[in-house]
Amino acid sequence: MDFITPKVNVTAAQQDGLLDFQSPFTIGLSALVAFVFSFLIYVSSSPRIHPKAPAFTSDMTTFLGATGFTTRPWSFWVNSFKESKTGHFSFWLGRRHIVGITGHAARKMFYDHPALDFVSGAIILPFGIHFWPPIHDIFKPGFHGGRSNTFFLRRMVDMMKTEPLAKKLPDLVRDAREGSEVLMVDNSKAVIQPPEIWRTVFKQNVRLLFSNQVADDAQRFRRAVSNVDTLLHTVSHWNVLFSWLPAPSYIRRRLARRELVNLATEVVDERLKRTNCRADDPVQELIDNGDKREHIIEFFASVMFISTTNAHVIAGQLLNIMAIHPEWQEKVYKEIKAVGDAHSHNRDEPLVDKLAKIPLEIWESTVSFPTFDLVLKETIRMWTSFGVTRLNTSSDPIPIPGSDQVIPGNTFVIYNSSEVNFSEELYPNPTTFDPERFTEGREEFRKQPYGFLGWGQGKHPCAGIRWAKLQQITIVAHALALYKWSCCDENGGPDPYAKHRRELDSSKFFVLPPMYAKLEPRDESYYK
Ligand code: HEM
Repeated sequence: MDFITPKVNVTAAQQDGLLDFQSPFTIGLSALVAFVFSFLIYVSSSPRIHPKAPAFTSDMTTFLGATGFTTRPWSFWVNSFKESKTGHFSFWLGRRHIVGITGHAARKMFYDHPALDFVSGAIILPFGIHFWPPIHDIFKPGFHGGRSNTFFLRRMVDMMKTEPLAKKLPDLVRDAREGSEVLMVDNSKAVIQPPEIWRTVFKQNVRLLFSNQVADDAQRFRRAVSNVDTLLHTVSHWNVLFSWLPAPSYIRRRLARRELVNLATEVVDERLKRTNCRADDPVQELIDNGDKREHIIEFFASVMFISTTNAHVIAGQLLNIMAIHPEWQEKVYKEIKAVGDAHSHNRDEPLVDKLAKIPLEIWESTVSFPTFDLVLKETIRMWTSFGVTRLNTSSDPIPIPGSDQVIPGNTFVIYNSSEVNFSEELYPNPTTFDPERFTEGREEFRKQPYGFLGWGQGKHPCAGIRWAKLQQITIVAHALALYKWSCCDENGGPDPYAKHRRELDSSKFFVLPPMYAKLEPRDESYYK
């Protein structure tokens, strides 16, 4: 058989086989180059955007978009704001178009507009568990009337009504006490990091909103702690830019989330099988309601994280602040002691024992702990300063008040609450810890609508506020009843640089700056 050999010019390199287009190496290399090239074309070809969307900030990186949005949230915000003619601006996160708004009129619209959804907005945050699309049905409105209109909110709010709270109060108070007791097992461990208290916050949340069978089961509780820890403290910046990218932090978070679902499934299924005896906890309540198994599991897997997110930061910071500001610590301590003494018939018993006798209405009364209330407000003001996100779930553009610009349909919008929380006008000397700014006659934050954002505002204020306040006072009351707190370095020596620092440009919001506190038992005899 004759073959016709094509005439080709063979170079020396080809003869050596270096440019052999058939080799697996060359094919692989070409595929990689083609992939990278197509990827770059893909990410740099911007989708069409609404002509009235705010102009783009220049504080972005080629191909990636606004990396500063999560890695240096406040300076990114300030740069973009300064550059903008209207105060509002656009930016890219990968190929997602995002609108940033500033100023009080736009802020009010942001918090009040019914089409701006809270849960869908959270998918562009670098932490979290369940907000990966598709959004689960339990977070969709229409389940109920009023503000708590989703399955998730309705069920959660029911668990914080007076009856369940009063019934569980003794156990929740015991958690607060044990959580403080373990901070100092003996005098050799007198130096702690205040954020360690987060396990107590979490235990109380598990007890109130899930089950004693997890809170009191050491092995299950450890599992829950470890996975919620991963979700709260593993930050995935890359996924904010490219939601599909399997970055290691993203994989860790997905696995942690799956473990929480497994845990919830185990507990719920055990209960469904058990027909002869009823437990008295939220798992049983949801089963007795006739709620769908899948909804119940999703609820518990999610509520463990959601209830702990802000609460664990605030509890750690409150204790840190108590250590740094002895004058405020003593005022709060006196209040706690006065309330404890008033509810005990035995004036000689330790204050922690007296605290167990305080009824729910006294813990919750605004007149019981007025100084603590000021301290809590000021702590929250400083520590709820971050990028707040929403998604315009309608296809219609939403006009931005005071401008001719819009938030286009199906577009994410962001407001950075540091603009309010650290405003010189609303909070003079905003970096100074000054609870008195909330006393009558001052209250400078009232100069603007929605001048206090510590519990959110408008359509999506904090749904856990009742329990959150009760939780924080029970934890601080026990921490101060047992110990005098002072700040120190990691060896327990004096720390001349100790200062309450809120780093607005931190790339890891829930990973708190290192801080140490020294504990000194208030009542030595109690430890003998
Ligand atoms: C001191 C502790 C807490 C603080 C400072 C706090 C603060 C906030 C803030 C500022 C928002 C609004 C966020 C936004 O506008 O995007 C919010 C929303 C929310 N909080 Fe809290 N929170 C705390 C504790 C809790 C607890 C313990 C729970 C649950 C038991 C909870 C459940 C929620 C829920 C479900 C929402 C969203 C409401 C909705 O979807 O409409 N929070 N919280």
